[in-house]
Amino acid sequence: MRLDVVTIFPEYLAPLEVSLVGKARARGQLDVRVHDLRGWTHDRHHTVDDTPYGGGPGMVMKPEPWGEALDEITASGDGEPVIVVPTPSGRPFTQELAAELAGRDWLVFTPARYEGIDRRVVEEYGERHDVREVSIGDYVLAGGEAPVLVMVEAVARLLPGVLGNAESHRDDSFAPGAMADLLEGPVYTKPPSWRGREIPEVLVSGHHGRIARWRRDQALTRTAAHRPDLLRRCDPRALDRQDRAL
Ligand SMILES: N#Cc1c(-c2ccc3ccn(Cc4ccc(CN5CCCCC5)cc4)c3c2)n[nH]c1N
Repeated sequence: MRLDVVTIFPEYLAPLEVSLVGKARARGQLDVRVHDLRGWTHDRHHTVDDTPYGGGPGMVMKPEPWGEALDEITASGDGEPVIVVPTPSGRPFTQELAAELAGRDWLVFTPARYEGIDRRVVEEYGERHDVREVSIGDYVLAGGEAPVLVMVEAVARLLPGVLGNAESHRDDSFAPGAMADLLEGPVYTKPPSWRGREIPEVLVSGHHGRIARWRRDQALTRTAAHRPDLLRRCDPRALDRQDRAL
């Protein structure tokens, strides 16, 4: 998979050089290219923003640098990229969308700053590419770079061979499958006793059926406490089927 990121803060994307994404790049599973938008400006000050038509707070990112950048980048690869535009007004970024994007060969991320990018850029590229305006959550950030880090990690970990244990994301929260739409339960490791706190006996019982049921019950309890909205989405018949399979 090829990932392009266009930003005025390329250094913000340094975390893509370490850990899971960094290792995937080193193994050649990911081709990540970070571009400085100012490379497509032509004035002395490398201007990327201007005042908003119609007035209002802040500044808006000018269309010209984005147009030159996206023209060059989208012409430079094979196949069709998905252009992912982080924005507070986007569709929610979900595990389902992460899985869809993980199935694509090329993603181009356009994290903006200020009040966002001149609308005509999304219109221009939406006519000939798959453009997705996406929000990572109901809170307001100062720009799109942090959302890109979130989305790239969520997508990269779903790529074959990137996560050490291929099974690791099978039981993710929000992933389709046995524990779909339930939050993960608690996890424990050595030592068996820590500051007088013991681990649950069932986890060292060696009884895999009991362990699986305990984990399922913990997931249900946690989901009911932290995300009752997810429980309401669950199909009770599917939960019963899972119960019987444990
Ligand atoms: N993904 C994601 C995000 C973002 C995000 C993503 C990308 C950019 C680019 C610029 N910003 C800053 C910003 C912040 C607020 C507003 C809305 N205006 C506020 C003043 C009155 C008018 C409307 C616009 C632009 C961004 C924020 N925030 N939260 C998420 N989940």
